[in-house]
Amino acid sequence: MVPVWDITRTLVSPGSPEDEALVEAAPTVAVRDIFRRFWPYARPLRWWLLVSMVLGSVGPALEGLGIWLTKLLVDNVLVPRDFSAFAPLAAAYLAITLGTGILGFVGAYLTAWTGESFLHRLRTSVFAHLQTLSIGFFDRRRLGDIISRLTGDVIAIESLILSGVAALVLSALKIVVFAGLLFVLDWQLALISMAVIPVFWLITRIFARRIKAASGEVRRRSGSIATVVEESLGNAPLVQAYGREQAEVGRFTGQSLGSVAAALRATRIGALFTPFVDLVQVVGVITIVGAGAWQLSSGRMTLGDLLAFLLALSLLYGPVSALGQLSTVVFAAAAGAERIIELLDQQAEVRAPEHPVPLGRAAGRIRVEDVDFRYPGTADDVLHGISFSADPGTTTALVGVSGAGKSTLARLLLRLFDPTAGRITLDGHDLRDLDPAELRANIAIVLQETLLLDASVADNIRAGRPDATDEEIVRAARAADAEEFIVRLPEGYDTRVGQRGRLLSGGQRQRVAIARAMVRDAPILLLDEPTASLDAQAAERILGPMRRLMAGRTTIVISHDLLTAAEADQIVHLEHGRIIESGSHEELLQAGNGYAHLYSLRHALRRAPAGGRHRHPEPEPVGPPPWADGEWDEPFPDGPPPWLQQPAPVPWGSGEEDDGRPGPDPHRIAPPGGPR
Ligand SMILES: Nc1ncnc2c1ncn2[C@@H]1O[C@H](COP(=O)(O)OP(=O)(O)OP(=O)(O)O)[C@@H](O)[C@H]1O
Repeated sequence: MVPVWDITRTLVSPGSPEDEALVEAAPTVAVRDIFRRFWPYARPLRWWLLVSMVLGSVGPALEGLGIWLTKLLVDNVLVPRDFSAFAPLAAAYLAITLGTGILGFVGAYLTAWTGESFLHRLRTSVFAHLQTLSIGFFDRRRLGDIISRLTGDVIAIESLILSGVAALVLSALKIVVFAGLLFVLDWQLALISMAVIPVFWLITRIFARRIKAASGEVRRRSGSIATVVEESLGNAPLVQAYGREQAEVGRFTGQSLGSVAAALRATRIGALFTPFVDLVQVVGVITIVGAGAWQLSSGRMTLGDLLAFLLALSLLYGPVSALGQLSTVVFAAAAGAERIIELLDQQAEVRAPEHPVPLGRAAGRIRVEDVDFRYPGTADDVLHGISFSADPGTTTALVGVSGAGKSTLARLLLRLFDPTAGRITLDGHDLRDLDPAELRANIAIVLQETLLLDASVADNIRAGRPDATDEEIVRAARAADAEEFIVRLPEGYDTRVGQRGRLLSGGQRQRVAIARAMVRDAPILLLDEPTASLDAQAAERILGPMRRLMAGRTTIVISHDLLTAAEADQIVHLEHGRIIESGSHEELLQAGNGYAHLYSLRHALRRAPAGGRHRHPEPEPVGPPPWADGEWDEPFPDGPPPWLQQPAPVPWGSGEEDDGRPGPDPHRIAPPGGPR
């Protein structure tokens, strides 16, 4: 015997979610809870929803009227060959067609409007929620999947909450009306026809879970595809440099095939559901016809009664079937909703206190007190008992080999994470008692990998302080030694820098970042290996601007380059997340421990003699090295570049700033948001 049950079970299997998709499945949520969760987004639109439902039901009514007019045309015009009734009937036809068209237009527009408004509210609220989450969340999650949820899964919720509700209400209304009619016609037969309802319910229940699981898999696969796209295209230079194009295509193909399989599985389950529902429906009708024929033969019912009953029954099963179909849509959409709920349920690990201590402009006294730290979701501490303090206006260098915990400490200072034990204070206040926004307003950062937006140079500098004037931006650019290259750009300050600033060189990006930090004018400065991605010459060039930026601020500088660290007031040497020594450059050299060893190693490398291993040794710097003398920061033998001169006030728009240079006015800065 053919194992029908086994085949059916295989066909409706939702698949195993633990295979090789790149993103995890979201936890299951009941449809009732999904409604409760998302209805508030639809509540302000409820009256419009009602109007579109009314319009939706008027359309079929008008169509019914059209059918009735056809009957009148046949009975009153065609059969009696009486032309006098034709004109009013034709006018009624036209009116109905016009009415259907207008209502159809209004209904379609209204449905789209309510749907899009709902989507807009939901999407922006999910995005706003993402903005509140801590960095730890973004460290753990794959960006492609988040994008897929924000763009794809929110649409699924719309079909659940708006279209789903509308279809549900309409079908339920029809069921109540037609079921009532059945009871009026013959209550006994009506009771028999109701017997199929539990079977409908049972089938829906059996399928619902599978449809939801299969649809969840479809959504998860969509997240995996987006993840591969984001990771692969985001790292295009790496992919091409290492010839990984085919491997990446292979990775994408794997996820795409996974998506195809998941979609086919979901379709299979959905498509099996309909024949099951039809089968139950036919069994119901046959039972009624049998029971009706029996009543007819025993004279308890007329033929007219039976026909009317069957007609009303066919009207009832229509919406019942529609409700069944709707459940497949609802459960498919529920899978998307679960993925959004999972995002919305994420709580920021770093939260503002209910009553933050007002900070204003901080003096910049930092104390790190016995701090331990472990990244969320990991097993080991990466910082152990870290303590040091930094007084206002001083420079502290954090040094140590890669992985020692320097950047982690910087992240704690920015309060992107909270210490697992111990505390960090600013001007005597625990960072956890401050409003993170107010704390960060007191800190300017320059990182190893400069973060630039795809906006104009001016807007990127202005990101440091949105209310900075054009003059302040130019001043900052000059002080950061950036003006020289900015004015040579095709549109000067209005030149867009491309995604992540890729149209600028590494050194240029760093100088824009320094200008941004200058414009922020914060009392605390956090420099995370700002010269690490630059070659020796570019690194030398930004030392001068950097010193100007550091002057008078509490600076925490993370540096592999011990020559930069040597200028600091104190050096904190980390190893495996512990401070192994700290003190001034001279103290640490005298102590003759790890730092002294590392320094002599670097120093020796730096002064590698000609004729050594390198055929073209790095030339000795002209004059004393920059780290040896605070006065000396001039790498240009041909006289000081413009950024060393006091910036002369530039009368905006006067044209004086043009200096006779060809091309567009490079000093002119378009307002934020686009060129003037
Ligand atoms: N987001 C993270 N989640 C989990 N562990 C992390 C995370 N970031 C860093 N770590 C771990 O914390 C430790 C310290 O890393 P950190 O980046 O602070 O070192 P670092 O001294 O700044 O290194 P480098 O000089 O190479 O930048 C490392 O062992 C690293 O693996």
